Amino acid sequence: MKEKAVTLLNESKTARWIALALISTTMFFAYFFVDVVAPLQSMLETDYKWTPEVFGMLGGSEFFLNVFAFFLIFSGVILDKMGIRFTLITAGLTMVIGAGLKFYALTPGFADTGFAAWLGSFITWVPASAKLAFVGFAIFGIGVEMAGITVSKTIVKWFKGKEMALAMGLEMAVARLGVFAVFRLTPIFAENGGPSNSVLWGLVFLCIGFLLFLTYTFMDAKLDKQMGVSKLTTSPEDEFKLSDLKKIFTNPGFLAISALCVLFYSAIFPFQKFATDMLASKLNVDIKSAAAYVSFFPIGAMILTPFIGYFLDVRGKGATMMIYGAVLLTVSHLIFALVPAESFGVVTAILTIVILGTAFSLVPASMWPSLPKIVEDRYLGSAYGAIFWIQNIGLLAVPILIGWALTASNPGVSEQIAAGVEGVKYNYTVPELIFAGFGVLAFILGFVLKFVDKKNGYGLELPNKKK
Ligand SMILES: C[C@H](N)C(=O)N[C@@H](CCCCN)C(=O)O
Repeated sequence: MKEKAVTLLNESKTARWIALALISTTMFFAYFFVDVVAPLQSMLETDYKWTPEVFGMLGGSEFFLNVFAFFLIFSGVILDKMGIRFTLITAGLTMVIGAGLKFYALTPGFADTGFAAWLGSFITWVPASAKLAFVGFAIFGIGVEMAGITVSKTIVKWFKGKEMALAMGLEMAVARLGVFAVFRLTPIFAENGGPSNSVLWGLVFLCIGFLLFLTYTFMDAKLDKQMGVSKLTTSPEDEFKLSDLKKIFTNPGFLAISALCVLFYSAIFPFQKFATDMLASKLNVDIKSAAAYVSFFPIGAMILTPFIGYFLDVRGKGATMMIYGAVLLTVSHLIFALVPAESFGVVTAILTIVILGTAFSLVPASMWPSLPKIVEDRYLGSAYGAIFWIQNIGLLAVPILIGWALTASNPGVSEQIAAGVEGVKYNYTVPELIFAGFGVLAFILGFVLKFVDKKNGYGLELPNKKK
């Protein structure tokens, strides 16, 4: 008897783009929540007595448990051991719980409790609301990074051999749109109810995101059923083993791409936190205008990333793209560092942001689809977890390094600003040179990656799409 051939769900274009839309929309909400209070620094200072230092610590708390308690390594192992559905639901719930705690920290209901009084009784320069918000944001951080690695593995599952880089590029583009949206919407929400209202909206969005993840799991279950994936059909050699972690950390391709990743992202995300103040001081404009220029950055990356992804699918050249990205990263930071303020106008600022935005498209678009070519599928989740963990160390440490470099290279400036002296500004030359230094190292690492690719035949320069 002739066996009926089953058309897998991921062979259907409609099904795989629907799967992508479901998980990407959740990442939109997740990235929205990451920066939900970013534009509200002054409101938090007035309403909740959060100093700029306290505000800065909030950013670091997102990575704290992932880095120091190795949660990102655990998340990768959980993903490989328990599968995509379990990990997506866990990540979604963790984000909602963490966000809920952060919202509660900003409500009068918490401020009136004995718990708040106790939290406020030690390290008194950090208000109780901030302490609880740190805990909430650290829990959210576990969820959002877990979601990030699971979404990457999910895209590989549906798109490998097809439009993989385009799909990853589109997912990142949707996430970047979340960053843009937060800068537009959060101030409006805060005008009608303060920062807690913005966080509440972020929480509501995350609940919707959780439901989208849940909806996706039905598609995932159907695909697994068609593929015949079950505990019975997975042979022991296909299963993830803890010893695979050693394979990941001794894989030369993984080490090269992780080093490139931490260097590249250390010159991107921490820069984003300082960019508004840097441009305001260099262009001698107010914070609002400077923020408007900076908002071109995620939007530029959002528009370009899918196109670069498409190019990588049909033409390849992933490792070369990462080298070009590192060059543009270095050039843009050198312009910020070395062009004197007198010759640095709005046009130069926007052009430089566009160059940086292009780098921010080239490297992520080629880096994330490269990992499945370097490591085996059965420990791909752990590899994504490990690379995120290494990257998170940089994202935690570099803002502290930059803050220290800024203070050290501008003696007396913070004291004058605190004393309310008008017209005093920081000079960002040293921090910008540090960012440019990361770019140079990333450029060198790009060549190392190209060399190990040639030696080990990973195929990083080959197209993703099978003809
Ligand atoms: C911050 C986070 N760990 C990260 O690296 N995000 C990347 C995207 C990673 C791939 C997501 N599926 C980014 O460029 O935003």
